[in-house]
Amino acid sequence: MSCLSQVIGSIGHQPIVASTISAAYEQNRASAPGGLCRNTIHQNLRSSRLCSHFLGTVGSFPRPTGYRGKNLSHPKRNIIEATAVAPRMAETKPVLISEAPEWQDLKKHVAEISDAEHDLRHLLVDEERCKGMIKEYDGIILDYSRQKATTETMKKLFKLAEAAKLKEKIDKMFKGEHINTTEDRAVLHVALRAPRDKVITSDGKNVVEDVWAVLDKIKAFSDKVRNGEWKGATGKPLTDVVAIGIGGSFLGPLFVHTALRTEPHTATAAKGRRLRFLANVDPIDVANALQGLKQETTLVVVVSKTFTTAETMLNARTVRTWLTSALGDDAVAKHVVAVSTNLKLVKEFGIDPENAFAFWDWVGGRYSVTSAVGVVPLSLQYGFDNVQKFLEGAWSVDEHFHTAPLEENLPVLTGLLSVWNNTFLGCPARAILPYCQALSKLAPHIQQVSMESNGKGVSIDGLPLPYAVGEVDFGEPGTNGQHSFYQLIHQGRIIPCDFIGIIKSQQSVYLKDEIVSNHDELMCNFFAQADALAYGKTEEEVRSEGVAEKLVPHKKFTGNRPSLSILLPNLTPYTVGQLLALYENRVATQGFVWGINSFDQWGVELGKVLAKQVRSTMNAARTEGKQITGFNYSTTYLLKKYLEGKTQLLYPEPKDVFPSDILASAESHPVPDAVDEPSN
Ligand SMILES: O=P(O)(O)OC[C@H]1O[C@](O)(CO)[C@@H](O)[C@@H]1O
Repeated sequence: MSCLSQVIGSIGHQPIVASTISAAYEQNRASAPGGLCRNTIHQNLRSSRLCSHFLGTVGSFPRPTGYRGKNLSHPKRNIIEATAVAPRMAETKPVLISEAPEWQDLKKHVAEISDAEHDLRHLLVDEERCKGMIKEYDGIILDYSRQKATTETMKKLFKLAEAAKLKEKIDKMFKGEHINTTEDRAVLHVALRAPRDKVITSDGKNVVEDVWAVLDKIKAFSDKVRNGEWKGATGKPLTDVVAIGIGGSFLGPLFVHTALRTEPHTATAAKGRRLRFLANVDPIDVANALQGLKQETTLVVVVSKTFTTAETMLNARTVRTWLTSALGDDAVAKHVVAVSTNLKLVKEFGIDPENAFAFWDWVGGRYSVTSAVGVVPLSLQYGFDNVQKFLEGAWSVDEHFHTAPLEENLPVLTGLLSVWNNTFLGCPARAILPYCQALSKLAPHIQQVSMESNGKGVSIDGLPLPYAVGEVDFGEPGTNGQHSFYQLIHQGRIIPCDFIGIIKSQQSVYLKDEIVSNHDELMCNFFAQADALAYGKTEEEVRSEGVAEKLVPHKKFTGNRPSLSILLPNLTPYTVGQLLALYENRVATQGFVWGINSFDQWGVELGKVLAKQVRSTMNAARTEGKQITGFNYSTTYLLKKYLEGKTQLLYPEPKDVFPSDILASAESHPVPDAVDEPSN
């Protein structure tokens, strides 16, 4: 309760003190599951209408000037005291974008385009329409002609974007305003890839200077490691890197690493080096990540924005034990570096802050791959110059996002179409289907970028949303996906698809007697699938093939299933950066239009808090023989069964933690670099 004795905001010049909201707080506390921390309760409270009233309007319609949303708590910090709130705040009532006439107009429009005349079979006949729906920017081709949309639909979507003040919101993001209001933070991942001479200020400071200071440090460090100047404890060069991190501190770097490891130029740059990722707290993942590695040639990068994430810290302690058990405690200085915003905790962990690479609270975890989070491990593997090209590609799309008109703006177009599909046409999912094996980790990365950003139930003002936001993202590279879940996409649910194709493959195979090259064969499927979904196959067409009548309904394809196609000239560091920024900015567009906060992630907290409760109960049961209490029947039963099955568990020696038969197996069977798959 102590946090409630603080001033937490104001209306006019009147401070809002604890007692103003204590009743609501108590009510939330009473309904919260046992053991919830005050931050979680505070979060519930903040989501209430009462709080949205205090916070003012920042969603679809203007919010009062002078707003400073400092009366906020953060899951990984203490509650921050309020400073000033705009005098006019009490007068401004939050309004949802769904109240706007432009929204209502689009709702009506759904019925207007639901007839057979607006079937994709018909829409695709109109060449003028199709021509207008193919856009190009800096080598990227976007074709959205297979969307269930007419020129009229697009006009209405642009009007909705205006009503939602999309352009202004994008501009505020680039200007470093604190648009992440529930955490009182700027959202400036775009500054991470800005050219050195660009000025982007947040809170009166040019953050680009700070970004480049860290980039210069990463370049110097990665050059030294790569050229062997930086040596391990036994004097050997460090050829292998294990990057420990989870969520945004893992998925983006893994996506980029997977995209670059088969590109000839970057593959050459990585020759003789290995990059592994350790994300899951499952000890099996430790075994995967360390398999075949030797302590004396391994560099560990602990990547955590907060440096408090339970999984990452346990994995970091585990791998530190692996290192020191072979090399002694002093080896940490040469074998462990960190990437974090929390340099204090880095130091407490025993890593010299000199060997730490910083980033800032205005970089969201899932938007952090272009910070040191990605740049450190990727530069170690591929060299800084290649990673710089990746940053340049991302910046190219960022600038386009910031400056291009809505009608030409690829992230805006794709974002608006996702709003259309998801909210208005009622499609709950989106399939991300790259026809490129090197993009096999794109969908897992975008799952976090999109679903952690837009998986929300309230508006940015805390109003419950009466409309659907946030799609379920999933995907696999073509053609693998075709032999897995495409059945559902063709004849089951309507799932808007993103087809991503590459003109010039990273790898070329063309067998003499084949009519097309291997990459051509892959791309034939890329072209065919989009049309198969759009056109389908009528009953008449099925019958005309002589199909038995009873099979006709089974072999019919309804068609009229939306997709969009993205064609990239090649897959290089630059275009990987472009693709990343296209998706990041698309997700932001969706959130801006929906009027939600795409930059916080309160929903991940509850599970973490409950896991903490289980952890202490498990420890007390094991070490003091205490009863399992405080859980429901089901959890108590399962916990008991689990503990009963592990009564022999002891604190083992490092040699037992890292069983030599698993981890050293690669010494007798070395894994060649070329087939050294990423472990995650
Ligand atoms: O980088 P950190 O602080 O270890 O956090 C890892 C991940 O945990 C989350 O906070 C929640 O799962 C993500 O947003 C983040 O990417």
